Amino acid sequence: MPETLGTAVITGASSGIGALYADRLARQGYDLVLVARNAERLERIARPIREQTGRIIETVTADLTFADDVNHVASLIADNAEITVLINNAGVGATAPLLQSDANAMSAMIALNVEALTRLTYAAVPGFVARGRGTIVNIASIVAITPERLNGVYGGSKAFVLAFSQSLRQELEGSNVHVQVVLPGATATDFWDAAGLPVAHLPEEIVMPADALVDAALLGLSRKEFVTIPSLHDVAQWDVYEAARQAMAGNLSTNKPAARYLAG
Ligand SMILES: NC(=O)C1=CN([C@@H]2O[C@H](COP(=O)(O)OP(=O)(O)OC[C@H]3O[C@@H](n4cnc5c(N)ncnc54)[C@H](OP(=O)(O)O)[C@@H]3O)[C@@H](O)[C@H]2O)C=CC1
Ligand SMILES: N[C@@H](C=O)C(=O)O
Repeated sequence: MPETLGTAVITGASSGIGALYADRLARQGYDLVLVARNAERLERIARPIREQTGRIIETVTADLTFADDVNHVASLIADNAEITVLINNAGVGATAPLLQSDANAMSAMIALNVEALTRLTYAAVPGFVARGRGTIVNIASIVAITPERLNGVYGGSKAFVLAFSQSLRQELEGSNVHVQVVLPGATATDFWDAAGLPVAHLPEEIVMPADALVDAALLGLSRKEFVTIPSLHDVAQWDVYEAARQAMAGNLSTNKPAARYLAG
């Protein structure tokens, strides 16, 4: 068995993108802590990876919409100096228009996609900085920059993930703690059933297989990318978008209104 690269914590590892991160990171040489609600599905993912790689793979059953469960996972992370990677992947979406969606379900989505991700990042980062080593991967979505595409609360939650990651990356510069934010496009997972639109209803040409998504995201990580959008073929489009944002940044706060808002 190769020497461990440390332990990677992966939330939402019982299916889809998180389960594939588990497989790939174990093969790279990480021990794993896999987190999700469904203990049986978690163990079904963990067992073959354990057998095939010989890595230490723990499973933690937690509903990350519940504060007690989030606190439990946060403590596990904060107390374990072996942890070198946190993949904040657990998330749910919705395809119904936001005003036609159940407000409680929207709050639960925010609790998972935003609050849990934030709390677990707060649990991991101080140790990473103190030890001068660590990686945070936040799974956002292309809806972070196209919130009109699906449910607006989902888009807003992923816009948070992108903005939070942008700020975190800036604050951690020089600390040897790397931040990556991944913006998947439509990906073939159970996400779509849970979100209310089976993936088979999407045009085939816009849906990426989950293994291709995860392998591309990991290649981006190995290149120390900050933003990784596996399905965007012309990366110059992101570069132009980001350059426009940066160019505007210095002009957004001034001591008088713009001429168009001056009366007369
Ligand atoms: N599939 C897609 O098209 C896209 C997905 N994404 C993002 O990718 C991430 C992974 O989704 P994906 O793999 O596609 O979907 P899946 O539905 O396959 O996976 C979601 C994972 O999150 C876990 N999860 C859901 N609710 C909770 C909860 N309350 N507490 C703890 N874990 C929970 C699920 O496990 P369990 O049910 O056992 O708790 C499961 O392991 C999400 O953040 C999603 O927003 C982004 C863009 C596109
Ligand atoms: N990125 C997907 C969901 O989050 C999509 O918009 O297809």
